[in-house]
Amino acid sequence: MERIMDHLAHERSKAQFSVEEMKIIWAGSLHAFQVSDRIARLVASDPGFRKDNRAVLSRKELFKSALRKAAYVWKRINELALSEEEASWLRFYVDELAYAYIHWGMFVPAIKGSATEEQQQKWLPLANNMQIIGTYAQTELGHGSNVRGLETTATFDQETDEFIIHSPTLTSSKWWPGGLGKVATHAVVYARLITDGQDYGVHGFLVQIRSLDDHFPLPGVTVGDIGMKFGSGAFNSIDNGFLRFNHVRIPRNQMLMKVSRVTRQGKYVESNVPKQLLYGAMVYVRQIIVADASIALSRAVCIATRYSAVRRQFGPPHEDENGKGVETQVIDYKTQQSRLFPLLASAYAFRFVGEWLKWLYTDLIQKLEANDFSTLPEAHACTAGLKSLTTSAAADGIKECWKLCGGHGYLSSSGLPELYAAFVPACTYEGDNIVLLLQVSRFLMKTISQLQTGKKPIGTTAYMAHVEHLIQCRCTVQKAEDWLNPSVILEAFEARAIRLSVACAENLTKFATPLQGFSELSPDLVEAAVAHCQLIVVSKFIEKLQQNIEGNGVKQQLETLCNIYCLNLIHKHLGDFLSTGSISPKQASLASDQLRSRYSKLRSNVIALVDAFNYTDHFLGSVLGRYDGNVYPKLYEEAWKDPLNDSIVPDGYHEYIQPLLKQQLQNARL
Ligand SMILES: CCCCCCCC/C=C\CCCCCCC/C=C/C(=O)SCCNC(=O)CCNC(=O)[C@H](O)C(C)(C)COP(=O)(O)OP(=O)(O)OC[C@H]1O[C@@H](n2cnc3c(N)ncnc32)[C@H](O)[C@@H]1OP(=O)(O)O
Ligand SMILES: Cc1cc2nc3c(=O)[nH]c(=O)nc-3n(C[C@H](O)[C@H](O)[C@H](O)COP(=O)(O)OP(=O)(O)OC[C@H]3O[C@@H](n4cnc5c(N)ncnc54)[C@H](O)[C@@H]3O)c2cc1C
Repeated sequence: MERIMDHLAHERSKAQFSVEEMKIIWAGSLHAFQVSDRIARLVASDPGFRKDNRAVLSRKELFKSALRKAAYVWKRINELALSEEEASWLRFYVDELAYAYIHWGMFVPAIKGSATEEQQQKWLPLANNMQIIGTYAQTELGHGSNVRGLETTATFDQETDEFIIHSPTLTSSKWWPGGLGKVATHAVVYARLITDGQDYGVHGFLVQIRSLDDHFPLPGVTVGDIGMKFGSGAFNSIDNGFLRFNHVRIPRNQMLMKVSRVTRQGKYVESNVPKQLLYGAMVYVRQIIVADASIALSRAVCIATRYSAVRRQFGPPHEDENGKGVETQVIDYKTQQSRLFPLLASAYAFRFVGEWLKWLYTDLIQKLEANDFSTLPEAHACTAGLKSLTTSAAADGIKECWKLCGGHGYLSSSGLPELYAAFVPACTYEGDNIVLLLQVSRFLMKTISQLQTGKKPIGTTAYMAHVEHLIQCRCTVQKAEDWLNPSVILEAFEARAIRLSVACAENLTKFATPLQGFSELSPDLVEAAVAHCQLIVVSKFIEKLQQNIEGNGVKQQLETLCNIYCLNLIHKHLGDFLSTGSISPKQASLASDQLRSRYSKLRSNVIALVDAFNYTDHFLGSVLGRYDGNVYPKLYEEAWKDPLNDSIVPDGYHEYIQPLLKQQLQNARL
C-alpha cells in the first residue's frame, strides 16, 4: 500500500496545544463534535456525495445532480433513521445548494413562526415528510429590501371565503425565491392583504403553485427560473425563480393567521402578538447565517493556511527538517501573516458570537412562547447587525484567502472561487447588509434617546448605561503588554462605539425632520452600527475566554486569537478610534507592536488551529487545502481530469486552427 506522506507533519508537531480538545471547543460540545465528526466521515466515504466534478457540469447537469443528491440525502436520512440533529449535519456536509435549504431553512420556519397551531398541525407534517416542497416567496422584481412596498395582492372574497392572489404589475412578479423556478409545489407568499376595500399591508399566505400529480403549474400560475448566477457551480444548482399570479384563489384559512386574521365576514382582526413576528423567519435564518459565515470563512482560512505552509518562494537558503536546501515558506512572510492570521482569528470570533446568537434566539423563542416580546427588538438588531458584519467580513476574507494562494488560488480545484461565489450573495440575501446596518442604527438611536427618559439599556446595549464615563474616559495603555488586558480592550471598543452613536444622535437633532437626518447621516449611522456590532463580537469572545476552557494550551491559543482579532480591528479602524479620542496615536502604535508580537506567538500553532475545524478533504473540496499537504502531484492530477484534456488534439482543431495555420503557411510561401 502506498504510504501517505504528511507534508504538514512537521508543522503539526510544533503545535503548543491539544488539537483534539480544540476540536471540541470549535464544535461547541463533545456531543456536537462526535455527531458532526461521524456524519462528516459518513458523507466523505459515500461516492453518492461526490462533488469534485461540479465546476465542469452544465447548468442542467448541475441542477439535476443537485436534485439527485437531495433525493439521496432524504433516502439516507430515512434508511439510517437519522435524528433531526444528524440529518442537519448530513445536509450540511453534503455541501450542495439545493431547494432543500429553502424548504427546511425558510418555508418550514415561516409556517412555524406565523401559522396558528391548527394550521401548523395541517401543514407541518406534509412539509416534514416532504409530501410538499416549499419556498419563501417574498422578494419581487421591483421590491426586495422594502418589504412594505411589495405589490402582490391578496384580496378577500367574502362570497367564496377565499383570497385572490394576484400580481398586478410586472414589478410585482416574485423574483429570487430559491427552489421556486422548477421544484417547489407550495410557497409562503407575501402579499398585501385587502379586505372590505382596505389595504392592511403585507401578510403571509400559503399557496399551492404546482400540481402534486404532474408537477405542472396550477391554473393562473406562471413560474420559471430567473437564469444563471455569478460563478460556476455555486448557486447555479438552485432554481431561483420568478412567479406571477393571475387571480389565483386560495381558501381563507391559508392566510398565516398567528399575527392577525380575517374572519368569515371579512373583518381584519389583530392578535396580541407584535406584527414584526411576521418577519420571524428572517430573524431565524439571519442567526443561522452568522454560523454559516464562520464556516465559510474557516474553510477558506484552512485552505490558505495549509497551502501557505506548503508553498515556498524566495528567501535565504533554508534547510528543511531533512537537511535539504529549500526556499522560505510563504507563511513566514510577515505580510502573509498580517493578512491571514486576522482571518483565522475572525473565523474563531464568528464561531463564538454565532454560538451566543443561537442562545439569544433560543431564549427569544422561549420568551415569545410565554407571550413576552420584550427581547424582540434586541434580537432583531443583533441578528440583522451580526449577519451583516460577519457575512461582509467572511466574503472579503474568502477573496483574500484566494489571493493569499497566488495563482493557484484562482483554479477551480483550489475550491476558493466556488466558495466565494456561493457565499458572497449572503451579503445580499436575508437583507442587504447596508439596509440591515441601518436597522441597527435605528435601534441604537432609539436606545440613546431612551437613556434620557431613565430607561435602563439591557443586553448588548447595557454598556450605554455608562455613557457619561465612556464619553470622557481615557485609555490607560502605556506599554504594548497593556493591550493584552481584556478590560482595556473592551473599554476602548465601548468608548468608540458609544462616541460614534452619540455623535450621530447629536447630529440628527440638527435636521428639520428625523427622516431627513437619517437620510443625510446614513453613512455615519452605518459606521456607528458597525462599531456596535464589532463590540458585540469582541465582548462575546472575551466572555468565552472567561468560561471554563479545558485542554492543554487551548485557552492560551484562544487568548492569542482574541488579541489578534481585537488589535487588528483597532488597526483597521484606526480613524474611528483616534477621531473619537478613544485611544491616542502613541497607544495605536503600541497596539500595532503588540499585534506583530501576537502573530509570532501564533505562528507555530496555525496548522493545528485549522486542523481543529475538523474538516474532511471531501468537505473542503480543495487540492490546496488537503490535510496531507500533498499539493503539487494532486494539482497535476486534477489538471489531467479537465474535459479539455480528454483528447490530445482539441475539438475545433480541424475547423478553426488547422485552416488558420494552413492559410498562414500558404501566405508565407507566396
Ligand atoms: C437543515 C438545513 C437548513 C438550512 C438552513 C439554511 C440556512 C442558511 C445557511 C446557508 C445559506 C445557504 C442558503 C441560502 C438561502 C438564502 C435564502 C434567502 C432568502 C431571502 O433572501 S428571503 C427575503 C429576505 N428579505 C429581506 O431580508 C428584506 C430586508 N428588509 C427587511 O427586513 C425589512 O423590510 C426592513 C427591516 C428593512 C424594514 O423596513 P421598514 O423601515 O419598512 O420597517 P417596518 O417593516 O415598518 O418595521 C418597523 C419596525 O419593525 C422592526 N423590524 C423590522 N424587521 C424586523 C424583524 N425581522 N424582526 C423584528 N422586528 C423587526 C423595525 O426595527 C421597526 O421597529 P421600531 O418601529 O423601530 O421599533
Ligand atoms: C442568491 C439569492 C437568493 C435569494 N433567495 C431569496 C428567497 O429565497 N426568497 C426571497 O424572497 N428572496 C430571496 N432573495 C432576494 C433577497 O432577499 C434580496 O435580493 C435582498 O433582500 C435585497 O433586496 P434587493 O435585491 O431588492 O436590493 P435593493 O434593496 O434594490 O438594493 C440595491 C442597493 O440599494 C441599497 N439600498 C436599498 N435600500 C436602501 C436604503 N433604505 N438605504 C440605503 N441604501 C439602500 C442597497 O444597499 C444596495 O446597495 C435572494 C437573493 C439572492 C441574491
